Amino acid sequence: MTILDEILKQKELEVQELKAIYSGGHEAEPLKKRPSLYDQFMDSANMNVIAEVKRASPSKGMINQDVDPVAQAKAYATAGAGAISVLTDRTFFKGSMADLSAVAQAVDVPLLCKDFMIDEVQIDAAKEHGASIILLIAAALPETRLQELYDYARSQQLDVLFEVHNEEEAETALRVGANIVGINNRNLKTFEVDLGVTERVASLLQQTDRLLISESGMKVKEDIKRVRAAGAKGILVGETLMRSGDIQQTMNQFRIPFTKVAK
Ligand SMILES: O=P(O)(O)OC[C@@H](O)[C@@H](O)c1c[nH]c2ccccc12
Repeated sequence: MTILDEILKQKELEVQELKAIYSGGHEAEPLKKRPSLYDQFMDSANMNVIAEVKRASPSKGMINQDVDPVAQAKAYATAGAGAISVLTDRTFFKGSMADLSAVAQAVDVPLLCKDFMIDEVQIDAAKEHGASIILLIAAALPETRLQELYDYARSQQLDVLFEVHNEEEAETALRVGANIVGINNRNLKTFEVDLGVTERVASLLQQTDRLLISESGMKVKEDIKRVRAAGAKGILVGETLMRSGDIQQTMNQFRIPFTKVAK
């Protein structure tokens, strides 16, 4: 069984719990209106960063378990992050929906609930905890289900980051009609990281109105130049920012302009 299979099995249990909570009806707090990730990133003169609050991961183990998610998110926003991602999976990434809520109250930028979505009830929960974007992972579900969850999230006025890892999944993204596609350089089954994934997969997804985000494994400015050259308008960075002693400086390094094409 791959780690992705294990995670998805755990999600089935969580969905049962969520459904039990939500079946009784509940009061939701009024939500902040956040700018659209799509509009903001498409218009930008510089590489945009989705900065991730990530305590731990199955591939790296502990990264920063005791991080204060609010302080971290505020530091990201101050440093110029275009959006913030909060890992909410508890079992494998040591995050929580409470982390998401707390961050939602503290910052006004677009906010991604980073989890493994397999059911509408998780999308409801993400929205209720303040997210304006959800993640859908092509490798996690059959295409019919991806389409249903995509359409559901959009009907709830959420942006969807549709994550792909190879050419076949890129074709799925095209059929689903995803306008924001995340190309994950890390294989969720083997954890192998290769920026060449962005280069290969992006070439299938080039279209002026599609927002391409390169995800995972970026450490230095050269990495960002490489994915920029492949057509990424945004990057999703977790570990490097979680370990950075100077978030502002790391962010400045990554927010390279699009106008200078010279490498
Ligand atoms: O910490 P990194 O290598 O910068 O990666 C961030 C992000 O891309 C990664 O956390 C991620 C991408 N897709 C995911 C799906 C589920 C969990 C986590 C992820």
